[in-house]
Amino acid sequence: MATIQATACGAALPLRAHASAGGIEANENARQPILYVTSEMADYVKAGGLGEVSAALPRTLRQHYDVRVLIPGYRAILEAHPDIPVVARLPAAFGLPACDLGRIDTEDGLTVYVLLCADLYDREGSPYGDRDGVDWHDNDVRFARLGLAAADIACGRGEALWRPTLLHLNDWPSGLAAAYLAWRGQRTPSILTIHNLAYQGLFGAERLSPLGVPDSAFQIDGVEFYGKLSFLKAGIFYASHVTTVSDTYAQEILTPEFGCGLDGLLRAKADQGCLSGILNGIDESWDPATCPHLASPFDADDWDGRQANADHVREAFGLAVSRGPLFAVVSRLVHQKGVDLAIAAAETIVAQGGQIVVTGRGEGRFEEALRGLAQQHAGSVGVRIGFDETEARRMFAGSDFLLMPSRFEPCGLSQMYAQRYGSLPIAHRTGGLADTIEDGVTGFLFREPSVGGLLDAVRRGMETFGSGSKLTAMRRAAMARSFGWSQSALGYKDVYGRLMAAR
Ligand SMILES: Nc1ncnc2c1ncn2[C@@H]1O[C@H](COP(=O)(O)OP(=O)(O)O[C@H]2O[C@H](CO)[C@@H](O)[C@H](O)[C@H]2O)[C@@H](O)[C@H]1O
Repeated sequence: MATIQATACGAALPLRAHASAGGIEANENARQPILYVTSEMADYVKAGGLGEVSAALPRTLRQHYDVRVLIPGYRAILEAHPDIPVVARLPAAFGLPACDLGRIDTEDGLTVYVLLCADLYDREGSPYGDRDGVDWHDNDVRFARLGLAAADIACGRGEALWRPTLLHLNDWPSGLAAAYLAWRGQRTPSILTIHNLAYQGLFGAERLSPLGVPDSAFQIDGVEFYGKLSFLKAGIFYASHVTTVSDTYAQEILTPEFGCGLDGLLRAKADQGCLSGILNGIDESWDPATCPHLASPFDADDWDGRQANADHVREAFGLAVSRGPLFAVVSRLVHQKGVDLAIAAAETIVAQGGQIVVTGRGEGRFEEALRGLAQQHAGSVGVRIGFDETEARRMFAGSDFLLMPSRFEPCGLSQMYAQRYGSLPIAHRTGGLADTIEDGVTGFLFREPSVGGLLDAVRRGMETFGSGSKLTAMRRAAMARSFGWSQSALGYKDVYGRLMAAR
């Protein structure tokens, strides 16, 4: 196993000059440099909600800070930008290879640093696995390299004249960055946002040495989790502050039921005032009056325009013409999302005159069951395995209800998209779903994540559908919710400010 590197990075290296000369102490009014570290960004590649947040939040925060993004150089990025200029070379360390740091400036002026290492990232597949959904065998090296790159940039090894005064990390893939900062004695504060506690980045203890994890850190007060190395625990343990993406989820993860084995550590963080919930937003492109993806744009005074989207969706999914309610599922097809509950409820929904459209991809067993359902109920159930942004937006705009029976939901974005587009979410009262849906006003919430609970809320939805005026009032109320990012940005600004002031 490795031992702590005697040379703390910041102390060992001659620091390069940087734009704000060390940040707050130099100029209170300068926009502080912040590095936002992520494994997904919807501009290039996304597996789910993290990609959407990573595209939107850094852009919103740029009003207040010089936020720049760090992301691995996946194939999709290299294809979109074949000639990325290299701005720095990051040295090899432990068993992690050297790599280049490239820089892209997006059309709207956001700087994205791209970690260039073809052996690790230039592959066909998702950020986390191959096309069959099998995790890459070297994900520990791939994401330890990302974490170490972030720590390297924080100590002045990145682009000349730019050195962040704070790291904003996201989920397990960047969790180790906070640990590298601590082990190297770097004082840059870090914030870790948990988008999903269930994905933890667990690896065998034999991987400690190649990743540069010191022996002394492999213990309960450190990175050890039931005999394994946990990237997420490393992030939670060493980050200066932890946030998650809704108030309710921030409370839920303190309990054994939702804590995924980390509730004790999270309670300790909460007791120290180092855990908070900041609700996600959705970006301004989610406006049904201007959305270029829709079959027909519409607003709350134009139900014909909305109906054009419903007609389109029915046709695209091979459904019969119908005046009954249309239910949509737009989701990663995984256990978390309660896909099995939606499948089990389908028979009853169809028997009561409803139709269902489903899109997404995920676990093979759910994809198979859904295909079977579509065959069994041809004309009433339509399924598309895969993900297409235009189709998804039309489904939000054309459906009457969105089914979201998630067992747990840190925040959830689809229920916000649905409300903006006038589709009423039917959702389990948990996490961000409880915080963003007003029961009986903008959607329907149920308490028990069971088929019975879901069907009870579906019944309430069907009754509302049968009463035109209530349906219209609820659609209008849902569409009036803006869910913009500005409120969230204030939450992050508050945490950033406190961390930088305490530095
Ligand atoms: N197969 C697929 N491929 C690509 N995109 C797909 C997809 N299936 C669905 N999507 C899209 O990805 C987004 C899903 O976002 P969610 O927030 O609902 O869930 P996710 O569990 O991925 O995110 C986690 O992180 C987010 C962000 O913090 C939290 O809101 C959430 O609760 C937490 O579980 C939506 O925009 C949806 O349209």
